[in-house]
Amino acid sequence: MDARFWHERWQRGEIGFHKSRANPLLVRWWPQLGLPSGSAVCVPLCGKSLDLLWLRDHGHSVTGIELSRSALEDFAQENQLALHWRREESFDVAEGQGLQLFAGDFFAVQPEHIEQVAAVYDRAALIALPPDMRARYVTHMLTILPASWQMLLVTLDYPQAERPGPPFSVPDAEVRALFAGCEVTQLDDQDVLKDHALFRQQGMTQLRERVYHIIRTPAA
Ligand SMILES: C[S@@+](CC[C@H](N)C(=O)[O-])C[C@H]1O[C@@H](n2cnc3c(N)ncnc32)[C@H](O)[C@@H]1O
Repeated sequence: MDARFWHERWQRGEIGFHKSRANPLLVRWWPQLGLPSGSAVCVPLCGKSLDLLWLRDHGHSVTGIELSRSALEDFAQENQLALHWRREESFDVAEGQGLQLFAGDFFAVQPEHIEQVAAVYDRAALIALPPDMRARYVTHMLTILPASWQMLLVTLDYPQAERPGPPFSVPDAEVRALFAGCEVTQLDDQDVLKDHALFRQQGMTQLRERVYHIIRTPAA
């Protein structure tokens, strides 16, 4: 899953992962984090997700990171946002209206880009990556985030042999192994196969969507 794969998907409009409203699991579970209003939130691999706006509208300053600059341009245009672009190191950054959107590679993000961040929202980011990249993604996250943070993580779990990713299956045991040393609480676990006709056509027999609250403290 290299950069070209994702750029081509955006160019061709093959973005079935994009939803036309805020994710109901974000709406349902975000309050669980109990974050003070004004806390900074990071959304890695954000695409043009409307979850960015939901988080901003719920009092957060939001930093998104997305490989595709055109996805971020679409996001600004489709939501009538007046964002100003500037260059910062290897990123083009769009800023304004409570949002800071980095166009570039998540693996190039440095601690100073997200130093105030109190929480991370991951929907379709971890599960967009193949196994070796998932480990790199979490390791990089642990390296760049401040000492204390929380995360709301949404995963899918299905028999991986039944279809290739993305989205990839990330079973419960893998989540716990990736975030070893953090406090990991499963908040939700639903059978969602009925909602995914294409996956059923592709031969998928089971599909579970899970939500995790992950907490990292300096002592952990
Ligand atoms: C499955 S999509 C999910 C987008 C968004 N989270 C959502 O819920 O709609 C994964 C996104 O990650 C982006 N991406 C993939 N690898 C990346 C990387 N290394 N750095 C930044 N973005 C990346 C892709 O361009 C794509 O928009």
